[in-house]
Amino acid sequence: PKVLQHGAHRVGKRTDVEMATWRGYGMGQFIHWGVYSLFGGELNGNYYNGAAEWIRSWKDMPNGVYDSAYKQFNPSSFDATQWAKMAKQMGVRYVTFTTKHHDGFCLWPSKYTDYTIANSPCKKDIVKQVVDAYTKEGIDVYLYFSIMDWHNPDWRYDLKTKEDSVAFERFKLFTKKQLTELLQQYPQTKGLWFDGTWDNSWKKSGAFTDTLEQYLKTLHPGLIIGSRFRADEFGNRHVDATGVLMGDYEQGWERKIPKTYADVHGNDWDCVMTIPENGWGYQKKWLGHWKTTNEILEMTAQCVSLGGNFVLNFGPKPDGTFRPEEVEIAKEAGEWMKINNAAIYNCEYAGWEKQDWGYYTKKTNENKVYMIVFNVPVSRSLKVKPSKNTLVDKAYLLTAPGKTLSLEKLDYDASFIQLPSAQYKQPFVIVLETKEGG
Ligand SMILES: C#C[C@@H]1N[C@@H](C)[C@@H](O)[C@H]1O
Repeated sequence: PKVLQHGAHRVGKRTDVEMATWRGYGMGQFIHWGVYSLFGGELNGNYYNGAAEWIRSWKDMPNGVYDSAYKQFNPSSFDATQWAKMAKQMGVRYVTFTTKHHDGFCLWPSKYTDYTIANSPCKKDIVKQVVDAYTKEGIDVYLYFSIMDWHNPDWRYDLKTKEDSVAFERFKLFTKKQLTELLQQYPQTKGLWFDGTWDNSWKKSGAFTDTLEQYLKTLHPGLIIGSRFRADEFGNRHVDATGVLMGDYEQGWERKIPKTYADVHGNDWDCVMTIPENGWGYQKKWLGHWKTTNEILEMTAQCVSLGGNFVLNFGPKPDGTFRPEEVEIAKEAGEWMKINNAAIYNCEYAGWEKQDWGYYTKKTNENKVYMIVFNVPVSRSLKVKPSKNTLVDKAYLLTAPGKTLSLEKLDYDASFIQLPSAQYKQPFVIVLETKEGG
């Protein structure tokens, strides 16, 4: 087949230390905050039924109303240290923060547009305060950046005319300059999370996206960029024309989780998830179902058991505080993570046959497999079927290492772990010590 000029430049996972750190995070936090938060998905008592951060695109939203709203952005209770401490208590190990969403409003004082926080009543360099506060808490920071920019007159959805192409050349230069200033002003940044890259204008810019990604990685060695950024020279995104992933991890798992290990094709990946059914920016009314802490813990376990990370989104209110439901989830999840994080941090796909009771995880080069149990059967017998040439030597609750659980060998290469009678109201972890054999 034709050799691609602007397809993937690497087959397989990155093997450097920065990516190994990323791979082991387990749980992360996403934060969507900006001018859209002022509306909370509502205007004049009517609710936008899309994702709240897209409210500018609502037919009932006059552009002038949205585009002047930044003059009211004045988060009196914003305290990045409080945000970072809540995240630390929750147990997240990385955060992705919106520097500029599709509306084009910059939460840092960019030199390349007036549509920034510097010209709002707030004036603070929000991005700097978030980067500094989270870094101080030992949480790695990734910066979300939307390529699509509804505010910039040179943005184009497609390149149909000469004028389109001339304007979009200006837009690409503007984009490169903004990304350069983000990496130079916030050098603690570990990676860039790109969004708004699905339109034809960007898909027709494959060579530019390739050159830009290489420029950014030269500017900031070790930088991590997912598969949502680039297009190859044929307009393919995420996976190039030869079927190889472009980017350092698969970035397509938005509000969805792979079902099996085969679904991740041996790539690094993470899943980004909302607490309500949809909507990333603050929403005054959460429509439909919102996830409980146990659902969120199960999604975390499911992602880690399939070799990925789970990233939960929070949408701060216009005043800079979080909804009580979000604070409660962070607290409850943190209490569980504090006790059980051995089964989450630096863990990976164990390769054992999935059972109904929950998820397996393991650490590389450790003769242990973790069982994260969500569903105790009425028999209280948990079936365990190790991978080939592996035997279970001992089983015990992570919280009670001294009390061995009974292992009943079945007539094929499986065992039952008999749980003591108890009320199992919380997910819990069983440690299996393993050895070669069988
Ligand atoms: C669609 C879309 C965007 N991608 C999510 C991560 C949010 O930013 C949403 O607005």
